Amino acid sequence: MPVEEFMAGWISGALGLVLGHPFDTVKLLGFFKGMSFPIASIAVVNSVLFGVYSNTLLALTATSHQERRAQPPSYTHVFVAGCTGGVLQAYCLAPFDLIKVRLQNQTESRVQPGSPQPRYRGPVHCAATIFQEEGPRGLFRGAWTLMLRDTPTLGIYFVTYEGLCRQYTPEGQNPSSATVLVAGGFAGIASWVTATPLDVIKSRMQMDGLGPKAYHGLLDCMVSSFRQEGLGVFFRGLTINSARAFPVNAVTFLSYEYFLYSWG
Ligand SMILES: CN(C)C(=N)NCCC[C@H](N)C(=O)O
Repeated sequence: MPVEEFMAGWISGALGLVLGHPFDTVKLLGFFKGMSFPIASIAVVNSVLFGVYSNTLLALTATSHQERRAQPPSYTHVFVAGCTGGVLQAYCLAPFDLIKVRLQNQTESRVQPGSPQPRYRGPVHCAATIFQEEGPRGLFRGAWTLMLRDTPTLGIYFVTYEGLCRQYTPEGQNPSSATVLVAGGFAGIASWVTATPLDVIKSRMQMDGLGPKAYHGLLDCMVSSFRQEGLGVFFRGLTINSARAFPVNAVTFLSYEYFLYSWG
């Protein structure tokens, strides 16, 4: 199994993350001032995503990354490979994402005056507390919703990227850096626009482990959120997700292509 894609995915995920950090800091009200937790999580997850994507395409089309410009895979293959990467990345992401959501919500409630001391002292303490109080399965709370969110949206992510690259690149050639930046940026936006409704629901399900249960599953969470807050609830965070997605994914794809090209 070729491993360069995993390594390129790891480094490019970390670089994209550095760029997206100001947006994440705004989103999380300054809680994640340190970079080690996001780097440990996003870079690993990105490595799984790109590594699995490329190796699935290799299995489906018998072409390596370098051969795919001359023999481009069909969009169906790109979509299937993206979805496969999405399933596995969601599984790896689940515990990290849960910790992020729990810390984010505790930071929001801390802003109110007179609120009690935070429950979690940081990412490691948060993981240990969830493990003790909710068991190992507690760390995977919301994982199904995460998979539902990431499977089709990662398919859309790679199809958008490939489609835009092919549109603006002469046949058989490598896309220019400008094309990769724009295609990567729009791929990120397309994936977040489609992911945001389930992203909102996923975060609510992940918070549901604390205190009495508010929802009886995914569908119930969707229906009661819609009844209480209207359709707009499914688009909460869309603007900041999209604004963050463009630079993060432009840099992620540019560095990914660059590393594979120079190693290759
Ligand atoms: C759930 N969605 C929409 C995605 N995972 N999209 C792919 C972009 C990944 C990138 N690390 C980012 O955070 O934008």
